Amino acid sequence: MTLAIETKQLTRYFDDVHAVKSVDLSVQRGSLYGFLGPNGAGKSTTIKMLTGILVPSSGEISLLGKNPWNRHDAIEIKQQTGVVPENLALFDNLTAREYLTFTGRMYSMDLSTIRERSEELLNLLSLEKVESKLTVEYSHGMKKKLALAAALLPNPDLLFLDEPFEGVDAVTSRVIRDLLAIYVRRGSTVFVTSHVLEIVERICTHVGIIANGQLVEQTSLEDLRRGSSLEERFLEKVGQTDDENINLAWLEDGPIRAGAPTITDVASEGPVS
Ligand SMILES: Nc1ncnc2c1ncn2[C@@H]1O[C@H](COP(=O)(O)OP(=O)(O)OP(=O)(O)O)[C@@H](O)[C@H]1O
Repeated sequence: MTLAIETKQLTRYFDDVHAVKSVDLSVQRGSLYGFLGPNGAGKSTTIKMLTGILVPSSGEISLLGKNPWNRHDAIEIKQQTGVVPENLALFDNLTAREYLTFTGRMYSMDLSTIRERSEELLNLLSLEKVESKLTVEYSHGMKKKLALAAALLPNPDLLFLDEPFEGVDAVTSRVIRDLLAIYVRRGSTVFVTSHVLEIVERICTHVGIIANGQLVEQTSLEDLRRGSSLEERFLEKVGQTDDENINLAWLEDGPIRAGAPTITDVASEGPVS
């Protein structure tokens, strides 16, 4: 088994917050790995350490067999990876075309290949009509699509996507899903975080679940589900079950409590003098 991503005891503190706790990830090449967890579980912190944005407090990382924190390997790894980060990190004052050209040049691509692939990606992601607008004028979903186009442009071996489905419409979500399926079919690897369990269930081959900074599950989707839905298994693993009581009496009572005047009562009283 060859691994695209491997971490050993990966750990990150923010002062006294222990955000990621000794995480051992094993992501096989050619897999579509869904990295799941509740809000604040440590997903983005992990992805930032994997993609060179945050320095780990301790532990080891291997990407495509190399160490991204080794200066010698880092550039080679960056050439082979594409990233859609949490904050998208676009440049406000560039158009989509300019941004893709900038990205392509950063990957040392020639201009005619950049032009050809940009054309295809902008069309596929329905951005062709806004390609000459500045990205500052884009909606959140449009920015997300452009960030994905930029990540795919250099045709990398490994893709990191932090919440790619958040804020995109149903048509685009379908296009992204199909794109990722083609991408892994040819042997490349995707590491994706998402809160949309229905999509994860549909596209991922493997799943890792992080809760409170700890990796509580890592297996194939098939093994995890076994006769149950991903949502049920996820809730079990992160320690939340249906039994937890939601006790908000005022919400259950509705906006008008018994005995309180209704709008019709108030209207029949006539105008206030
Ligand atoms: N820059 C930072 N400074 C201090 N604490 C941070 C910082 N970034 C993250 N944290 C903390 O680390 C923990 C993990 O946060 P992280 O953003 O990795 O969670 P997440 O799983 O991506 O959450 P979400 O699903 O809400 O995006 C949280 O307790 C968060 O408050």
